[in-house]
Amino acid sequence: MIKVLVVAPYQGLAEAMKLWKFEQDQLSIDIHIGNLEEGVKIARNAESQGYDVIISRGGTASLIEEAVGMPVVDIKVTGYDMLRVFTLLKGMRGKAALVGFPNISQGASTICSILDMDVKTVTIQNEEEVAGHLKVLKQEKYGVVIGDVVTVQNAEKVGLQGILITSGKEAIMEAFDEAKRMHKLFDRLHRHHSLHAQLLDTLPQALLMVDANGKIIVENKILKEVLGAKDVMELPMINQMLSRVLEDKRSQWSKVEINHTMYEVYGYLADIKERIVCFLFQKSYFNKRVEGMQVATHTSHVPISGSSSIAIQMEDNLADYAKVDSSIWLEGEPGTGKMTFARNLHFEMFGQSAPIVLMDAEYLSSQDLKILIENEHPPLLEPGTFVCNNIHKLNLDAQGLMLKLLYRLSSQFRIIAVSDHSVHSLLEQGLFSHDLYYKMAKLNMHFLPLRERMEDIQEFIQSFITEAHTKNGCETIGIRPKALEILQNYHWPGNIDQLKQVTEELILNSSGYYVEPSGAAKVISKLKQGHSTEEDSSENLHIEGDLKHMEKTIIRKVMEQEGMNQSRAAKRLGINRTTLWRKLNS
Ligand SMILES: Nc1ncnc2c1ncn2[C@@H]1O[C@H](COP(=O)(O)OP(=O)(O)OP(=O)(O)O)[C@@H](O)[C@H]1O
Repeated sequence: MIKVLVVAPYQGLAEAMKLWKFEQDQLSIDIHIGNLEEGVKIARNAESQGYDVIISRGGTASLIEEAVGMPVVDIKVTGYDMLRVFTLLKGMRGKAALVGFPNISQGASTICSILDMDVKTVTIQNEEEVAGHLKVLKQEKYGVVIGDVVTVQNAEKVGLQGILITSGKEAIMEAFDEAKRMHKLFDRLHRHHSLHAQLLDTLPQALLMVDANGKIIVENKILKEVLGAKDVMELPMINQMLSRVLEDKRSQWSKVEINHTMYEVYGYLADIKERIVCFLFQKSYFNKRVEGMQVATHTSHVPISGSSSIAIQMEDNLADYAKVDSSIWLEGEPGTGKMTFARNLHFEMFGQSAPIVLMDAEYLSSQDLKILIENEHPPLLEPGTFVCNNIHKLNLDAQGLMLKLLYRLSSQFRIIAVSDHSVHSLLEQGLFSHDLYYKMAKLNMHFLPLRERMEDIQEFIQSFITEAHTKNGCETIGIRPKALEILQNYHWPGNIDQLKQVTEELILNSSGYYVEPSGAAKVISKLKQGHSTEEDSSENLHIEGDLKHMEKTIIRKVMEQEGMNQSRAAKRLGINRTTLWRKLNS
């Protein structure tokens, strides 16, 4: 049985429906009287009372439809209803008019012309207009007005005779049939909907779908469990990702901590036309705090400075290697730009839409590797890049474990190994596993020291000056040729990294727009003596900017004074090497 609630805007309709309801075998019908808001009040409780369909008429039906989430059938004004009322009018004296919504007025004018009757038709768009029109009709000496319940009620108030267009048997029967059809359709849709909802609940990931305004369209059971009492739209990361996905029209990756658990979130445009974004949440594989490991959400592209043949070759390699997903081994002295290249390669392949996992083997224990290997979560929702810096520092036991980890990760990650030690000598001495090397070095790239590409120094300095402009708003705009010459004559054991630090120091110490030869000579002579200029003039240490910037300045000075040796720098700073590593990479 289909449970039907009839909300009749006027008594006569209720009576007529009572008359015909017994002919309906599939319907169980309850009838209540209520016009407009009063009718909405009655309808509001219908859903909780187990009704399947509501039947009402005209303005009341429209209001109910807006207020409830269930099917509403509008009893249409039929030609028969019109005919009846116009026939009634024939026996009456005085000028007649019809005031009604378009559904009534359009049909009425057709019937008037067929019957050759002179009835003025006034079309209204909302009920507030009725009173005004009736006053005008009264002034124009009209006597009778035909219309819906609102028209008739208002007619009485201005002293006009109102005739209601009532619904006859045909309209009522049609409404009952429509209720059956609608119920059938809704039932089918409802079954489909609950099937989809069940399906979403069986997904292993938490799922959220939102529109461009951040209105939630779907959230599955797991997401509700993950969030507990939290509102997902209050997570700032979701709103940021939503804008990024809609702007870039590209999938985005991010991570978020919810109730002390780290989740990775993958967001993509599920419906381009409707601008609906879907988010998948998965417990992060890299959730456990593993020493020397970072998962970065945002990598930015560092332009490869230099115009030497080496720099050009590097650019070409970057473009070529981004097209394949083979593992790659980057080797070269410290500070030659290996990690920068690794980050650029990741950016070239994925933009900002995928995670980059940065590991430093120097701080990685066998225990850490075991934690990762035994982690039961699947590694990632999306492909990404796995970079292991200082790979040569793994002992043989850890190398075996790393190989196991890579077997697990390599289907989803681009593997990059970074080393500042010649792996060939380690392989020859039996200190490095051949299996691990071949797993990580399908491609190979050697980074030349800065002293072998001195022609790039000028460009590097210029790019560091530009960077300092953006970061610290410094005034320096260039370097005098003589000063450059002095720098080009130094052998740069710490390579690009050292050049960058020296440039920053020169910028801080220079008072004019250009780095002068005197400043350059001073720095280089100190470097040759094995000191930094800051060492004996600590008052020169320009500690400016926010706390983070000050911290970085201090760390850099200490690193420089300790010949770029991280262990010694960490010891002097009173922090452990992992913390130093994190701070250097933040
Ligand atoms: N081509 C380049 N253009 C501009 N800056 C660069 C370039 N290559 C490296 N740098 C800068 O030089 C510094 C050192 O680079 P990077 O950390 O990539 O070297 P690395 O070889 O990985 O060093 P390490 O072996 O010590 O880890 C970074 O601050 C980086 O921004």
